[in-house]
Amino acid sequence: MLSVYAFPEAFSPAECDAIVTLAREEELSDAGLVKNRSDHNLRRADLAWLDERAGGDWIMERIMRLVAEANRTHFDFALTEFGESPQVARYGAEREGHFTWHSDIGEGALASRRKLTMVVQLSDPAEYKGGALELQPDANIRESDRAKGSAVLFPSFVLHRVTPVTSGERFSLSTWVHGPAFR
Ligand SMILES: O=C(O)CCC(=O)C(=O)O
Ligand SMILES: [Fe+2]
Repeated sequence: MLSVYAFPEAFSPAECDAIVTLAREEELSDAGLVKNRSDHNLRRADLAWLDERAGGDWIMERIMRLVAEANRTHFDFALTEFGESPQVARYGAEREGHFTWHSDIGEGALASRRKLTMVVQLSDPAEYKGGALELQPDANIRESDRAKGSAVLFPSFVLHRVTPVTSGERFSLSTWVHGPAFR
């Protein structure tokens, strides 16, 4: 099925805090869209890659379980591997952190093989304004659940964006699952 799938409680609030703490152990890097060339009009966020942080194995195990369940019950895609590290992003109000409309499938060895995207909300909705994760799987734009610990999964070609954060900060965890190209 090509529609969107959600887990209202993929991670507990305490687990979300632990993920953010792990990501913040070292300084986050500025988001680059294409290799290291960043266009801040398209995306303003700070990033950490969990595979560079020790002690995050439990996060990957949870991600794998969630993806397996969603794929078994809903998507039924040909998935072969997790080819990229899960990514923690921070969108801060100090520079109106955001990510404009995009699809996660791009050119390049990994981006062209993205099949499924999962995004977990790591921040309490009371901690920020703006920062809505919007998906456009069809004619209608849907805002994803903001609840801390909720996850949304969608085919990686689905257009989505994060609207500018106007106060506070929002953290998210994105994972991509790879496989043979859609056909
Ligand atoms: O932070 C989000 O909610 C979405 C992130 C995203 O779309 C991406 O990293 O490709
Ligand atoms: Fe994306």
